Amino acid sequence: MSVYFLGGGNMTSAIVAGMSNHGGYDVVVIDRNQEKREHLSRCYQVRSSDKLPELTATDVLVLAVKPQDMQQATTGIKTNGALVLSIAAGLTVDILRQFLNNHQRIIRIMPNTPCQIGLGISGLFAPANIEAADKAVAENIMRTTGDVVWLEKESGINRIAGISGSGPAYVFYFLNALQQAAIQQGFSTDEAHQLSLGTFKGAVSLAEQSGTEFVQLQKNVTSKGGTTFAATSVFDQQQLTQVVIDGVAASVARAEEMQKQLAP
Ligand SMILES: NC(=O)C1=CN([C@@H]2O[C@H](COP(=O)(O)OP(=O)(O)OC[C@H]3O[C@@H](n4cnc5c(N)ncnc54)[C@H](OP(=O)(O)O)[C@@H]3O)[C@@H](O)[C@H]2O)C=CC1
Ligand SMILES: O=C(O)[C@@H]1CCC=N1
Repeated sequence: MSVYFLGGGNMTSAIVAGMSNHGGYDVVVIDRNQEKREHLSRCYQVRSSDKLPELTATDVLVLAVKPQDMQQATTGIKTNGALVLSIAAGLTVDILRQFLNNHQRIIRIMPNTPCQIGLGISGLFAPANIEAADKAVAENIMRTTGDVVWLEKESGINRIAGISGSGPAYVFYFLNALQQAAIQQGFSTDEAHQLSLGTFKGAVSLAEQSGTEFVQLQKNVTSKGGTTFAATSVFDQQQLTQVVIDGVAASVARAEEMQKQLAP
């Protein structure tokens, strides 16, 4: 089976990395940028081209350009019955059908960048007309990159984008904040990097391996009247939980806004 990626940027790179570890797929990346094509071919032994070839009904086409570039990038594409998977935020199946000359065989996917190391989590949505065999193709491709979650409603794609799609950026944001705090406490940049990353790795693995609720794990660190309580009291005063909730809501609202803006 040939899987064509239209757009060879960050997210394609992450998915192709996962796929290349599993084999069995003939992957071709289409990008207008020669450097990106060469990079992907070199790193993951995939074929690349600046032009999408003629598709057939047994091919898979993954739409992976920025939402704002999608209409232009899909202009003139003849899908010839191929299965189309779109990873773009804010572009509904209806919008994509309009871009693709009323093509019906479309599944939406919301992946995240940890797909690069097989630890991605992707939300998938298939409209009612999609057959089980096509859902299996999409799921099998994404399972090469990590876990998958099927979404019953298309609006779930916007909601999962705000959690796991954008989520790695939130984690990197907090890692960077902890690193900055460590530097302020007199550690070198390297030490601060090691301390913040090591703390995250240990805490995430502990949460995973113990299966204990996050709130209980936090309590286990927090001695009465001690240092952790002093820190988390500041987080509470600044309403950090509410800040995260508001950030996720802004992300979901942005996906909904993009849907309105990008509809032709
Ligand atoms: N990054 C992420 O974490 C996630 C991204 N997504 C979705 O994935 C999609 C891609 O995002 P991302 O990989 O970050 O974006 P990038 O900008 O990194 O990659 C898109 C690539 O497509 C190229 N491109 C644009 N138009 C064309 C065209 N007409 N023909 C050929 N190549 C073209 C771009 O070239 P150029 O650089 O010249 O513009 C760029 O190399 C988006 O729709 C986004 O919503 C979904 C989940 C997570
Ligand atoms: O920022 C974005 O719009 C994309 C979608 C989810 C993650 N990155």
